[in-house]
Amino acid sequence: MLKAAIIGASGYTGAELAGLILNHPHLTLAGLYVSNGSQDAHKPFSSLHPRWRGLIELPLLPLDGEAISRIHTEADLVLLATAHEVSHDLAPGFLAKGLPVFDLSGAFRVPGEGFYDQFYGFHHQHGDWLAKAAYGLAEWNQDAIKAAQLIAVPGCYPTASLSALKPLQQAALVAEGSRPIISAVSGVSGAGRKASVANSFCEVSLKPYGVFNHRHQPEISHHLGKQVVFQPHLGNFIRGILATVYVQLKEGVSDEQIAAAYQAAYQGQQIVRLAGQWPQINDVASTPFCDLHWARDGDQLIVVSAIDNLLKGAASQAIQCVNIHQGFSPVAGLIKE
Ligand SMILES: NC(=O)C1=CN([C@@H]2O[C@H](COP(=O)(O)OP(=O)(O)OC[C@H]3O[C@@H](n4cnc5c(N)ncnc54)[C@H](OP(=O)(O)O)[C@@H]3O)[C@@H](O)[C@H]2O)C=CC1
Ligand SMILES: CC(=O)N[C@@H](CCC(=O)OP(=O)(O)O)C(=O)O
Repeated sequence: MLKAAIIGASGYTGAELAGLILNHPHLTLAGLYVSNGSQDAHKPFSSLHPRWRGLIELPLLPLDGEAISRIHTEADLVLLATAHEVSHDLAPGFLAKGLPVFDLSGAFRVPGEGFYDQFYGFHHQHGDWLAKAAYGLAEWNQDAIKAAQLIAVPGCYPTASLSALKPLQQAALVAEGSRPIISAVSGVSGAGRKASVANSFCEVSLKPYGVFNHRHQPEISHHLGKQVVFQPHLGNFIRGILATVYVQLKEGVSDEQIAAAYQAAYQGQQIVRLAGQWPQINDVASTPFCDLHWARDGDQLIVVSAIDNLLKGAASQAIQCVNIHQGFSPVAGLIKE
């Protein structure tokens, strides 16, 4: 069994990681951590997340110097379920000790001068690790994930969007000069566990945000190799993302070519499912799956992609990455084999 330390374990994605590791055949928990000074330090994990009462009875430990030394000596790998700047600051220390790091934040996803200043509001100090990190889009980047010590697990919207678009881009079916348009709705857990008025029960409706300036637009464009238009919306449900993607096809592209592109990408993959009907959030919420379906009218294609933002959009994709990195079955601990 490999021992995994989770940092940010009281948060939504950290808690999902703990639950997945509990049921994983090759992983065990090396410790659950929150910030040094967290108001939740020393509380039992299950008092914050009673879903796991009687199942995960570990305390949330403050990440002080002693805890960091303990992780260095006792853990086999580190999962960072922390905010971007926290991951940016923490990852290099663990990497220097030789530990593999799987970061759920955006801190190491997109190389490029000035990118973090512009889209994340901080200056990136670890360009060497940024350049060496593998982008953890599990179905697409297996060799890099296997080889890298630092895996940057993609954002939730990029996972839904890239899963829909990459087969078309790889098969060169998208019209030159066009920009695919992604209109996506996320549940409120996408914003994390911290309370804010905008995310409170009485305030949440269905509304757009981040118009033309969301950081996932450049993340999607960079990893697709093509510019996209991306528009997120906040919906009044807890978990899940539904992304509707509008694509202008090259002239003369046939239905068979589209079907072949998706088959070539996902045949034999168990997590991304070619659904055969329009996906809905209820079909993927609390599961590791990404469901896809498409239809076309002339040169206009619509693809719909549905995931659970906390799982395929974060924690279960991180476990896919651990599995690939360690040479386990890519779906170990996620799907009964
Ligand atoms: N929610 C989602 O759907 C997705 C989230 N992500 C990314 O995953 C990361 C985690 O997100 P999410 O789980 O939603 O966030 P939450 O806000 O729910 O949880 C953040 C966690 O980090 C802990 N934390 C904060 N500061 C520190 C610190 N300095 N050292 C150690 N732990 C710290 C918090 O505990 P405390 O403050 O008490 O210390 C808490 O446990 C973020 O980078 C997010 O962008 C990615 C994809 C999807
Ligand atoms: C509903 C909501 O607020 N969603 C988050 C996306 C969460 C995510 O994917 O996290 P990363 O920042 O790690 O990419 C947002 O739009 O910022």
